[in-house]
Amino acid sequence: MGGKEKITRLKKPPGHHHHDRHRRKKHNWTKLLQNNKSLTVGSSFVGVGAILVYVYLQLTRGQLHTFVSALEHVTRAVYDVNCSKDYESEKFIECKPKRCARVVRDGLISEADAAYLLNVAKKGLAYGGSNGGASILDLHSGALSKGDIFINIYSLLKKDNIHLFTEEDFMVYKKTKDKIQHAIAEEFGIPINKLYLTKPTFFSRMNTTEAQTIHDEYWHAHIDKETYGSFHYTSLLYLTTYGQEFTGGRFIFIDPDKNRTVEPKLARVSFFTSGSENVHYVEKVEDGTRYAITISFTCDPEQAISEPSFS
Ligand SMILES: O=C(O)CCC(=O)C(=O)O
Ligand SMILES: [Fe+2]
Repeated sequence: MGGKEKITRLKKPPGHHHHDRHRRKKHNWTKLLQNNKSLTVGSSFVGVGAILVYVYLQLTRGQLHTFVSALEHVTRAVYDVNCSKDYESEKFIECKPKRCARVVRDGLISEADAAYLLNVAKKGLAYGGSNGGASILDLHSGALSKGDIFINIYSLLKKDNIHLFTEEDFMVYKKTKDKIQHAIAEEFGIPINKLYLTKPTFFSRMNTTEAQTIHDEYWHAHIDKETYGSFHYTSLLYLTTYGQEFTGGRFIFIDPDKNRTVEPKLARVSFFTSGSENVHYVEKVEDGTRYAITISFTCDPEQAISEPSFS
């Protein structure tokens, strides 16, 4: 059949190919429908199956499913996702995600260290604070939300000769960051010297105050790799607990079937690959104040930042 048709097609003048192909296709379909009943029944099943999947996705889309609750303790909870194509054109072979996932780990960081870092966050943020509901403090760059802008906390402290952060503050911060970096390297099979800390890496404070600038609007769905550019792996260390210090403020992954939440909890670490396989947002805080640290890692040595240090 194929051979015969090929000859026919070759005889046609140019310009008629498209029409001819269309006609052939129609003919084949007719033939299929007429001569192959079982195939027709089979494709109907596939069709009905596809419709059912579609209807299911429509019905469940946006529904919240608790991936990890604040009431439980998880040594290591893993949810694997198919990697997006976001890493395809990149080099960094030893570091870029071969496997994509979301991982939650309690117990990696001690509650004592998390509570210690909460105090570091509070004492730094006391020198600034946004007019809206979200404030950040970046110990690497010194960026601190103040009013509707950002100031540099190190310049401010130096000007007034204030010794706010201690050597221990930086030590606990570095120790914590190192533990998370090792956990990510281990989880994704990356040589530790190929994974770099990148910016922004910052403390965050969120409350119910109405947003004043775009920087206060933390609840928009986003992809970290797009929003921040350099990220390959995002980690979050929570410094307060959902249902205790605040309500609302859950972390939400958006998936085609439904959304999956991570409930923040003191000392809980959540980390994930930063591409479009992990679209997410933070639900608006409904009550109280939520504190966290976003610690980000890159595979690109040119995007690496150095540790903040006591000076
Ligand atoms: O604080 C969180 O839970 C997540 C914040 C976030 O999505 C981000 O910093 O990109
Ligand atoms: Fe994010």
